[in-house]
Amino acid sequence: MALEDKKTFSIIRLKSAFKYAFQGIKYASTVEKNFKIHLLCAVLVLFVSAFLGLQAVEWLFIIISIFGVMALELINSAIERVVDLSTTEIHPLAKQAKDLAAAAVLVYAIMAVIIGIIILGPKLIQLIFNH
Ligand SMILES: Nc1ncnc2c1ncn2[C@@H]1O[C@H](COP(=O)(O)OP(=O)(O)OP(=O)(O)O)[C@@H](O)[C@H]1O
Repeated sequence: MALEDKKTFSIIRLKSAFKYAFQGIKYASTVEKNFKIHLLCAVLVLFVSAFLGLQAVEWLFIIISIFGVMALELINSAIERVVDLSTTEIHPLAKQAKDLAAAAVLVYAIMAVIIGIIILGPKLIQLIFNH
């Protein structure tokens, strides 16, 4: 294969990869209840953060928290589907796989809430009590 063909080929593959990834996001944001809740919380936190005015490092923590929770939620949904595809039977390993994936989201979400409280908490308290 010529270099030009290889380049075109990889650009097409990259485009397809993006297309499928966006299909996944579209699917999750229309079908997955938990992902919709995370999305709503993310928008809310972004609005509150913008309103309160954060420093660059604070924005970094907020953005890492938001995108981390959503990425883990997407992986959790993918694992749920793979498990359901692998067995329709009740199986302890199926339960462990789903519960462990859900636990990963929970652990990260707890961290995100703690970060939110540390960064937004004092600013919100100041806003409420200085008025
Ligand atoms: N094949 C299975 N064998 C054993 N336990 C399972 C199986 N499928 C699901 N479970 C368990 O049943 C409970 C509910 O699982 P379910 O697949 O409905 O997901 P969920 O946690 O309700 O998530 P969601 O509502 O996001 O789909 C979980 O504790 C899960 O581990």
